[in-house]
Amino acid sequence: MKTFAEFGLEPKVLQAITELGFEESTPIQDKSIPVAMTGRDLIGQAQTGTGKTAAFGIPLINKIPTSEDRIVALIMTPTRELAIQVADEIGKLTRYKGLRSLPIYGGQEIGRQIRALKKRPQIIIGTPGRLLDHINRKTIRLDDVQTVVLDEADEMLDMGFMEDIQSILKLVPEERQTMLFSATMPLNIQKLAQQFLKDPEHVSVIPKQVTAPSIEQAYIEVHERQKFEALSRLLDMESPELAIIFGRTKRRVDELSEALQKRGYSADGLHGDLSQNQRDNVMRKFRDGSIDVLVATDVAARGLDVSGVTHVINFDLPQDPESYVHRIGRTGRAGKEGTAWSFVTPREIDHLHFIERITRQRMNRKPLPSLAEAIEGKQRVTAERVLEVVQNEEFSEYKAIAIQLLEQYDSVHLLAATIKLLTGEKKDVDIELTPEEPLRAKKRRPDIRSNGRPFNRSSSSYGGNRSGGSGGGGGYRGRDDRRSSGGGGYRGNNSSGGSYENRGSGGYSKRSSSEGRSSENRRPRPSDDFTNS
Ligand SMILES: Nc1ncnc2c1ncn2[C@@H]1O[C@H](COP(=O)(O)OP(=O)(O)OP(=O)(O)O)[C@@H](O)[C@H]1O
Ligand SMILES: [Mg+2]
Repeated sequence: MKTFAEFGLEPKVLQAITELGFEESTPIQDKSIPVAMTGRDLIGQAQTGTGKTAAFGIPLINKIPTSEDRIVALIMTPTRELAIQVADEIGKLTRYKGLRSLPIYGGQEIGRQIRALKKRPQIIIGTPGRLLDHINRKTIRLDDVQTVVLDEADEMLDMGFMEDIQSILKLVPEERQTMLFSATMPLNIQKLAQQFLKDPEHVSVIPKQVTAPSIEQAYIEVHERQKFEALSRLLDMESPELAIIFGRTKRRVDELSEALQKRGYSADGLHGDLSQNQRDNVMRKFRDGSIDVLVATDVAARGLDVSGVTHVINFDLPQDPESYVHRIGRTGRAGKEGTAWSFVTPREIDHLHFIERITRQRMNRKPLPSLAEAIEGKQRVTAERVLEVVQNEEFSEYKAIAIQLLEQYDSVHLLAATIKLLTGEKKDVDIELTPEEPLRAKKRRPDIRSNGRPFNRSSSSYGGNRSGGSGGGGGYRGRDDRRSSGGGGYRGNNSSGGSYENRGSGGYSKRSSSEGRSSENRRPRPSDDFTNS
């Protein structure tokens, strides 16, 4: 691990990094930044939450001269939320250098984006559909782009963006630097990389398991109809600081977030059918803590970085192991602890084992939390709240009544009654969710993992297997950098139908974007009912 000063970055970039509180580089940054600074193409792979954004963001920002007034860097992300988040981080990194960066994504009023483009940003962070829309309108020109980054490239392909990405990349000058980053590297990336990257350096930090070791993983076997009860008990027992609950479909997310609200939890839902305003609102509330449970489809599975997410709950198991890795990677980020729970119906046990095999990580089987555990959990939280007031707040105005009450009643009685009152009974409302079909177990496609190794190699210029991360430091615990064939390159066959928002089936894509519908001359995507980007 290095300090950032050792990379020979511009002082203003360094200053911004310091301000962000980054003390040491993470292993993927350690390896990527020097390579990227030489201008070489790069394929970067590292676990979720290990700082890939800065790994490409820092060298990208470093090389752009402040005097530049053309679009010289383009970052593509699969979802709108991710575009906003990456733009935010890039914005922070360029604070002192004073570069201009702009997120460009579907759902936002295009006129507003056009006005912002007139301020001549040097860095554009966008989702492919809307980018193409601007390109067609000639409001964005890519003739001067020198650096392209594909973040979560595999996801963009799964979402049906292959053609869009190809069209975009063909418009970027050949003499450019292209960087591709992801936590997992399935094979379809290979095709894209071969087509668009020149002699890329593979930079990977892949431990034996693809999931971060800071995430504790558990599952509970439940029947479909018990799931909601299990969830509310689990939430009560664990009392997460912030939790993300993944549901399989948009309907599921709607029903579940509504049900949680009815039961008194501070929850809201996020999926691709909501308006961009609604999506932004929900994310803002979740980021600032005014809701503490985010219920989402896989639209929130990728790349999202919200600090304080202590729990990820798979209310429905994800379709494939890759999605599992990304979902649970929303917790346990930047070396913090996190817990991931998955609900598994009896018929899905095989599917769970399949996920375990591919991720090379066992999940601990846990019993359904009992009512007693749930109540105890809630009481504990209330007691903590009371103690917090005792220790940190002024309450002398309440003392007179306390003394009065204590003259008549026993203190234990009084306190117990107060805690009962504060804990609040769960509102007794009937909850009924539309059941989801169980996922069927899948066979692993043998060609994928056995051959899917090229992206897992450490780059030869680093001596092949140089360890950059074992032990971890600076808040990044227990990462590991062994070369492994188990890092990625998997993709489950998709056997289930239904209106999944999240996964394309096998090779074809079910996901697409509704952005850019306004542009007449675009071909419709395979399915237009997804609005992820
Ligand atoms: N060197 C560093 N030191 C401390 N924190 C860091 C460092 N680099 C990045 N971070 C923080 O770590 C968090 C995760 O970073 P980031 O979102 O880039 O992860 P990622 O590897 O892209 O994850 P994912 O695979 O989920 O997209 C962010 O909050 C980021 O600010
Ligand atoms: Mg990321």
